[in-house]
Amino acid sequence: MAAVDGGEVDHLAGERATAHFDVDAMKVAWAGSRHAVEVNDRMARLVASDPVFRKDTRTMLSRKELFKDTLKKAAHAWKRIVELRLTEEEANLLRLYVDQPGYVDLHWGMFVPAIKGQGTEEQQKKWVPMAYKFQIIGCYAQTELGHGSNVQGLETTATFDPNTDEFVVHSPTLTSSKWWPGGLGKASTHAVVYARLITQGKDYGIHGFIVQLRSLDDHSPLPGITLGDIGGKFGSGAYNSMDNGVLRFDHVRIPRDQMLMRLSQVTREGKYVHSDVPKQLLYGTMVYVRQTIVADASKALSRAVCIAVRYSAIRKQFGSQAGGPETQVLNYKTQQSRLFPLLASAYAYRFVGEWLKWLYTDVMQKLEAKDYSTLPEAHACTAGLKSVTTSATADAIEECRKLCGGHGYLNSSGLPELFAVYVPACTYEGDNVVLLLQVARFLMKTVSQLASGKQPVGTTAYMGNIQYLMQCKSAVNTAGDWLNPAAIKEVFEARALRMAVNCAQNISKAPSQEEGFSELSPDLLESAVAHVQLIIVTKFFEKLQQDIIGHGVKEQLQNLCNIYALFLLHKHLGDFLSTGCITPKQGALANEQLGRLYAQVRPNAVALVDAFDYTDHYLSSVLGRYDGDVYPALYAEAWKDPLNETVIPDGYQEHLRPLLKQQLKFSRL
Ligand SMILES: CCCCCCC/C=C/C(=O)SCCNC(=O)CCNC(=O)[C@H](O)C(C)(C)COP(=O)(O)OP(=O)(O)OC[C@H]1O[C@@H](n2cnc3c(N)ncnc32)[C@H](O)[C@@H]1OP(=O)(O)O
Ligand SMILES: Cc1cc2nc3c(=O)[nH]c(=O)nc-3n(C[C@H](O)[C@H](O)[C@H](O)COP(=O)(O)OP(=O)(O)OC[C@H]3O[C@@H](n4cnc5c(N)ncnc54)[C@H](O)[C@@H]3O)c2cc1C
Repeated sequence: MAAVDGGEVDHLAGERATAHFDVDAMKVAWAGSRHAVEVNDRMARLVASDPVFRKDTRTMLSRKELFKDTLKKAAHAWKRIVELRLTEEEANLLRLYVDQPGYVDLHWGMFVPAIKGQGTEEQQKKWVPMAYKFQIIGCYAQTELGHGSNVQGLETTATFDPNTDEFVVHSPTLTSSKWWPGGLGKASTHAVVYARLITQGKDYGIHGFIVQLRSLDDHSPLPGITLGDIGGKFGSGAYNSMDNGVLRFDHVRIPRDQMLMRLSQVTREGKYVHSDVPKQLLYGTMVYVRQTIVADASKALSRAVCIAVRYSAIRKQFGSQAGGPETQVLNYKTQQSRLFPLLASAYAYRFVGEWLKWLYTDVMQKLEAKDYSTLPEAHACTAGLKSVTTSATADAIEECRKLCGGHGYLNSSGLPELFAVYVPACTYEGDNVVLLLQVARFLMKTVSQLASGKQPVGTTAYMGNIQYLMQCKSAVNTAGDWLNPAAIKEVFEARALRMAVNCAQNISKAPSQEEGFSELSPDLLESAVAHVQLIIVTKFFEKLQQDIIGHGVKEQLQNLCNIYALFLLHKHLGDFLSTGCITPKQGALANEQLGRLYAQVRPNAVALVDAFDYTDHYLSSVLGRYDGDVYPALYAEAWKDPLNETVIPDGYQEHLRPLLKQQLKFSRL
């Protein structure tokens, strides 16, 4: 059964009947397993059927009402999780389908992982059970008013006092105020605070500390602590449900054992001891979250695409000269060429997200065994994929709004709120440009090591084929040749390598490596994007090598994979031409093949978004309704607006009536 919350008539039945594949099997391919489909479906329906989780009036609430509503939903979700004895997997999904940013995201998503990743076993035993039972609520307080990207530039200090065996946490300047942490403003009782560790008169740089902020009795701030919310944010509803906060410390004392001591320690005497591990493990929580953000990108993108595809199949404009039916806007080639690459991207990000999760788990296992060799690649992959997928998803949500015409601009389409909630993903957890420069740094290092004969591994293994990739020319002769995965992979590898080598050569001409890197940074960004796009394309092809079951499913995924790759080729044609990987004729053939692929997707489009298996509650869009009954829903929704509570608007007597009744005459009239 497809994901429909109610409704009798299926206006999209005709669209569903034209699909050439088994939608239930595609749901399995999308979700990862039959079990995943089942548990997703069960949790989504549990949320959809619970009146406390309604969100249809969310954009009309004031900030205070919205925040209180978020507290209510979080508490109710926790109650249901406990009552129903949900597993961790089920609980995470339930929270996801509640779909309202709130302090719990940071509590589970960053506070707990920071303690698990950077706390000793003893510290984990003490703090994690309290956090798991919600006896404490935590946030991740790293960013300050003056510094976010430059973590080494943070100013908050934690100075060890050997007389009392305590750290003194202090905000020495206005710019050292913690600024942005989600959940800090109003909800959290504790925070993992990042501060400069000072002991025996020496500054040892940034370390994490657990600091209690509010009383567990009455929630008031503890002595020496000033904190509050940083104010309203972009869009109505949206991320305003989150209490992003400001925090200042005035010589706040915490016991020594509240420094997270897995990576380094301060002894009772105040001696600093650094364990034999890379100091970058301090950034481990960010690597973990960036990996989850890639999976979330496919969720947000698929949601927007689902709305735009369904509505485009319902919406009709033009095409009828003699009273016949008008054309569904989905049949316009321009609509297809804007929409189907986004559909393909949603699938591409889903599969690369799956792979990234595997990579992260693998790296974690290696770290446990004290093998740190894959850490740089894990950093580059999480940073690069976070950056490319979130930037593309933010742009795609806005494109979906435009694809829905005027109605896409209504809050009831669900798209404005989705956009407003989503766009900060380009900034939080690392600004996307800053992260791409990290990828570029990794690529430049890899290129420089090629000269010394070091064989690159993992996602940079292709660079080892430098002799061939620097001079190869694509053999594509016909549009159909672009359906060969080897032909696509070759040009993506050649493009990425040539761009990286060009950058490295130009950097080497600069007076210093640092100056060269800075001067070339716009080119380095493009080089990093080319490398990351290659990863996404490659992982999609690798997915197709796996056992994919169900009638027609593999064929559909092959089409989407080819669309994703050829769309990128078309969009970045300049790169492929300027690096000499393809000729203008081959570029034109790729575009011709794209058009053919769009035609193959067209009859399957609605079924391909049905495979995301989203409930109407989760989509919260009158345009994306499963039953396609858009117009009555739009009409009914309008009457729910508070402006329509009265026929005569408030303010009529004071401002409209006098205007309409004025007796004054302008001399010119
Ligand atoms: C589920 C939750 C819901 C989501 C809600 C979202 C809530 C949002 C939360 C937040 O935003 S929390 C705050 C996030 N803040 C950031 O992401 C800050 C971004 N900045 C950084 O990550 C770093 O400061 C930097 C940009 C990487 C620079 O750091 P630094 O100056 O220390 O390093 P470099 O000199 O550039 O590099 C040194 C060396 O270290 C390597 N490296 C850097 N980062 C990592 C890492 N995370 N893991 C492993 N290695 C790392 C880097 O590649 C360099 O290596 P070498 O070249 O020297 O080999
Ligand atoms: C909704 C939201 C939630 C957040 N939640 C949290 C949280 O829970 N905890 C927390 O600690 N933080 C949080 N943050 C903060 C977030 O992590 C930072 O805002 C983010 O890392 C970007 O840093 P910044 O604000 O200092 O940007 P800046 O670095 O000041 O960026 C400004 C501009 O400068 C450019 N720039 C900066 N450095 C360079 C460079 N080296 N080269 C080229 N260009 C550069 C950037 O590309 C950008 O265009 C949150 C932020 C938001 C928006």
